This record gives sequence, structure tokens and C-alpha cells, in this order.
Amino acid sequence: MNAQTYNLAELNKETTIGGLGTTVEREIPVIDLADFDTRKLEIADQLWHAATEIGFFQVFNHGIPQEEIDIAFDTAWRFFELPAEVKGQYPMPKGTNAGWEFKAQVRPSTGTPDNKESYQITRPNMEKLWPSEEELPGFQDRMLRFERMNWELGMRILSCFALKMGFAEDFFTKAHDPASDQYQSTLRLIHYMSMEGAKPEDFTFWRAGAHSDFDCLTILHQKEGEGGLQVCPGKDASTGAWTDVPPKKGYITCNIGDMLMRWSDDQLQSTLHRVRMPQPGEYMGRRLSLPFFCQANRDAVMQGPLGTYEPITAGDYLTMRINANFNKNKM
Ligand SMILES: O=C(O)CCC(=O)C(=O)O
Ligand SMILES: [Fe+2]
Repeated sequence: MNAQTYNLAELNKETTIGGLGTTVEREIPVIDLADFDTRKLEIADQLWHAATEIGFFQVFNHGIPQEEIDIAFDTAWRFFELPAEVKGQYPMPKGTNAGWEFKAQVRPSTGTPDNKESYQITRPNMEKLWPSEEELPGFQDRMLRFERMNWELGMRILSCFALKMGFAEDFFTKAHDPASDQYQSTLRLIHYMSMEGAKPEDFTFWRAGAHSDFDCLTILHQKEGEGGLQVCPGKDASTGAWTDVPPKKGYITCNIGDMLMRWSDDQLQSTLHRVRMPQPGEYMGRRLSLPFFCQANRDAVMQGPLGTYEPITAGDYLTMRINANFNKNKM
């Protein structure tokens, strides 16, 4: 199977959805994860409902201390403040989610690069990609600690989906085994540049063009006051009706990605989303976000409980998805 013959419905969605569209209010479910172990069944029901209906939800009492999130944002900002010559020593090698890129991610939905820079951490791929201790003391330690906390939260949420899908509760934890060299979950630090004093034509670009994520589950940290994230649920995608998801302190935004949509036989929804430019009267400064992508290990076999799709390894699935995007960009 290759990218040409594989009918990637997700990708087709992306190419029709690059326009501005309209904005509508929708409720994004908010789920309390307090007393997780004792309330697990109830939480699993709420997560399942949110993930099958809209594919986006926010969690609170999620177990990652706010202090750790603040430290991660501060540390990410210190990285982005480094001179371009320093960051340029750690460029993202093609085909890996590791290292630094500047305005290099072209979305099929828009055909233009996102107006952002990012640095990605995928643990097995980081050789020669960490800034040195002299350049950025403590960076690697802090980011690895934060990566691990996100992995733990991600696995807790995924264990609820496993339960609902009839798998063992640790099914996805095994499929995202952090000790394996096949691990490919990614922490991404994103800096959307300030638009203060920018020219009117600069606002025609996107901070992040419309897309669905490739992974199983995305855990997205945003900062209150630095909005712009919008979602467009699957069934309304053709109408281009987008809904704001405003960041709120204490809340983490989560979304289902294409991998888990396929793995759940399309029961769980991977939803289109984007980050729009600020509008007149809104905060124009820089925007930071920290998504963690729970992406199953390369050798994990994806086979849904209902058997809708052929089994495929997560590695092959991703290659196919990335190639499909790439071929689209050349067209
Ligand atoms: O920055 C955000 O709020 C969203 C980023 C995103 O959707 C992505 O990197 O996949
Ligand atoms: Fe995304």
C-alpha cells in the first residue's frame, strides 16, 4: 500500500478546509480527573462521550502541577530566545519529530508555512539535537521531566479508552512503551511570533493551518490570554464553522488524533483544528504552546476491536500519513 492508493479521508478533509469560515459557539466538554483511580469508570464514560462526539475536551485536576507547566513554558521561551545561529545547530532532520524548525511546516490545507518556530523532543531521535549545558543550563533535564509527566497523563487517559474498547487497561501504555527504541511520542515547543506592528498582508497567513493530528492523543498546554485555537468537528467540516477553545489556567486541552481514530474503528473522532491570527483589538504578542503527542511506538500493531481496517504498524501508518501530506504539497 502506498500514499497514492491509500484513500486518506483525513487528508482530503484538510485540503478543503483552508478558508476562513465562520465562528460558532459549541460546548467543549470539560472533564474532572480528580480521584482518578476510584472514579475511573465514570471518567472513562465522560472521556468516551467527548471523544466520540467532538474529539476535543479539556481536563482539570489532571495531576501535572501548575508549577511544572510554568517552568516548562519559561524554559521553552529561554530556548526560543537563543540566537538563530545557536538554534540552527539543532535542525530537524527530515522525517523525524526532533530538533528545531523555523517556518518550515507547510499544511496541505493552506499550502503556506505555519507562522511559527518549533523545537521537538522525540527521545530516541535526539542525538546531537540538545542545546549544550552552556547554551541553556537545565534545559534537557527539565524538558525530559515534563515529557514524562505528559506521557503519564496521556497513558491515564488512554487507559480509559482501552477500557471502553474492550482492551486490557494497560494496552496503550504497552503500545507507547517509553523504554523501547521504537518509542515515537513527541513533546513539541511552539513559538508563534508576535504580530505587534506586523503588516496587514502578514495576517493572511495562519499561525497553524487547519489539520488533524497524526497521533493517538494530544495533550496541549496553552497559556491563558494566548488564544487562537479553533476546532471544526468532523460532521460540520464542510460548513467551515469553527469554534474557539480559549485557554484557561488549570485546564489542559486534549484531542484525539488520526491514529486512535483508525485504531477505534472510527468511533473516536480526530477533529480538524487550527490556530488563527489575532484579530484587531486582541492580544497581538507572541503565543507559546506545548503539545505532547502520544504516538504509538513504531512496532505497535494497530488493530481495532471491530476489525474495520487491516492491521498496520504505527510506524507504517505514520509513514503513509506523512508521505500523503508530502505528495499533496507537491501538487
Ligand atoms: O498551538 C496550539 O494551540 C495547537 C498546535 C497544534 O495543533 C499542533 O501542533 O498540532
Ligand atoms: Fe494539532
